[in-house]
Amino acid sequence: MSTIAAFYEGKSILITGATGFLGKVLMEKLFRTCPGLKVIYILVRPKAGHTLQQRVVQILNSKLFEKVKEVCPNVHEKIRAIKSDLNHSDLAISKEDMQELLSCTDIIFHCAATVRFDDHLRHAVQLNVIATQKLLLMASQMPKLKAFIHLSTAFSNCNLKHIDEVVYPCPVEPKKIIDSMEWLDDAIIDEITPKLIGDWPNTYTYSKALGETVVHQESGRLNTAIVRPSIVGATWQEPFPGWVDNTNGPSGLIIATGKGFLRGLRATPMAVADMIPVDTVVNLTLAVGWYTAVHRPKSSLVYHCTSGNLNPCYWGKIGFQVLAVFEKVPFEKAFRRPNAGLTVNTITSQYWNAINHWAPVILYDFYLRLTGRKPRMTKLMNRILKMVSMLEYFINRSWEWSTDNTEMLMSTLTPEDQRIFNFDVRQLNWLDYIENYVLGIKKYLLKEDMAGVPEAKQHLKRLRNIHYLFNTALFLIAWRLLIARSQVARNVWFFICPLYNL
Ligand SMILES: CCCCCCCCCCCCCCCCCCCCCCCCCC(=O)SCCNC(=O)CCNC(=O)[C@H](O)C(C)(C)COP(=O)(O)OP(=O)(O)OC[C@H]1O[C@@H](n2cnc3c(N)ncnc32)[C@H](O)[C@@H]1OP(=O)(O)O
Ligand SMILES: NC(=O)C1=CN([C@@H]2O[C@H](COP(=O)(O)OP(=O)(O)OC[C@H]3O[C@@H](n4cnc5c(N)ncnc54)[C@H](OP(=O)(O)O)[C@@H]3O)[C@@H](O)[C@H]2O)C=CC1
Repeated sequence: MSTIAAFYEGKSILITGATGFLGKVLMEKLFRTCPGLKVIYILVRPKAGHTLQQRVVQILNSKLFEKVKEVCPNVHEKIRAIKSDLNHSDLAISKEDMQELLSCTDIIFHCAATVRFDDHLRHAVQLNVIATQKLLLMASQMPKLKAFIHLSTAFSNCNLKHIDEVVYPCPVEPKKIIDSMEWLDDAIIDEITPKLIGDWPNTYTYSKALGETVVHQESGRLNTAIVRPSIVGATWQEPFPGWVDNTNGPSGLIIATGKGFLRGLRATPMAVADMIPVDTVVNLTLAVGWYTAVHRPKSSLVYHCTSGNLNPCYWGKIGFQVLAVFEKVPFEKAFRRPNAGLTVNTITSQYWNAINHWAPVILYDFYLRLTGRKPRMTKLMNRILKMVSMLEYFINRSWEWSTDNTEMLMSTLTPEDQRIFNFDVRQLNWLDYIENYVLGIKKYLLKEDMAGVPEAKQHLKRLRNIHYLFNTALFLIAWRLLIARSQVARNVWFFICPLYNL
């Protein structure tokens, strides 16, 4: 039997962020490979008119959990949803629930976070720092607790080029930032945010760095570990390839390209695309949970879950492969044919924005207005270009992450655990992975049926013909204007087209 699976037998596990992308895959893997676990407590808030129970049912009814229901038919009995809002000062957990959590929890996986790059600093600090601090306080009152595993990001130190598996000191103590958030009003926080975050590109990465410091400060009293994944993408293998359920990171850009909106990116083709499949992150996280609880390392360890130093891939290669998949399996109802390029040149990128991004949507919205419909494309393009501008920082740089702790952990696992909880990215074939990723976006995110592929291809053919027609018309108009104004142009025209004179 797997040592790691055996460790989780009979354990009560607390997961925050279980309704998120990573949290769902973490729960799925736990139930599928460790069906003997006692209970998974998840901290959930009611959202978008859905109660806690409805949210849990939604997760269990998703395709992701199909295999789990075969292996662990009583899975619904093993999930205990606890009402909580991490934005609240006391996490909004009822007294009874708190009592149960304090007395029963064996392991905590803290995944909840705001991952928005443009979040207000107050909110980012509230969720990524203060809530982490509150959870640590809770954890310190849990007599049975064996490990507290904190999900951070490999980009928490993206202001450095080479990043080791250590917690770097923050320029300002988290406590000072937390205190100041209490009495500063939003307008002042807005004003000082650029100064506070310094050379971090956004409030997300900055607040995650602060969050790590808070965890590190507690590491003397608690058995903690930090996992730092890079850009988390769709599943590689488990429970099936290509599963993804949100538009964060590459997924949003892949959709925008496949639907024909995004035609160019300011990106460095030879910059390392440090992506990591979500199931790889989950496997490492579970192995870290086991190792931290059983081996109790003297100091709190940080684990990099990155691909760049072991199996690098580059944005240019990814871009080519994404476009190649669209040739075979296009998305439905594309606005234009998917065709995009990468450039490092700002002027080229601005030209692309004007000609390839804004001009077509403005024209199309004009057409919608003329036909009495509501224009919507300019708004969508605004959103896409905002997303692109937020991601540009990450697609024009390369980082080096050391992975000594992660490799040490891999060598500690039994061959069976290395297979079941595989986080060896050297085995990843990037071209296959990207193909499955794009297909996964089509199937699980856009909910498009593969039976619609012939029609989607037909639609692209029509778009190509419209494109040719449009270009020909444009050329003829330009040429007509030119020969009306220029003698040289008229001479060329008479020379190549003598019949015109008859
Ligand atoms: C050589 C030549 C080759 C040529 C070929 C070239 C080919 C080219 C091929 C191209 C592909 C290959 C390159 C890939 C590069 C990827 C780079 C990734 C880097 C990632 C680095 C990450 C590092 C750190 C990792 C981490 O550590 S953390 C995780 C990362 N965190 C994030 O990625 C959050 C980012 N995002 C936000 O920060 C917010 O999103 C914000 C942006 C502010 C907007 O914000 P806002 O405008 O308010 O809009 P939303 O609220 O987001 O959206 C409102 C509503 O629109 C929905 N919608 C949003 N988009 C889309 C969309 N496209 N399509 C459909 N719907 C969408 C959304 O579902 C929501 O719907 P609803 O829920 O309301 O129903
Ligand atoms: N995705 C990525 O590319 C990467 C992610 N990470 C880290 O991994 C972790 C998980 O990220 P990911 O799954 O992608 O993020 P998601 O945005 O998909 O999930 C975030 C989770 O946090 C929960 N949450 C947010 N606010 C609150 C709140 N106030 N109270 C209770 N729960 C809340 C969300 O709940 P709800 O459903 O109610 O909104 C959701 O379950 C994060 O710590 C992130 O920093 C690190 C590197 C890359």
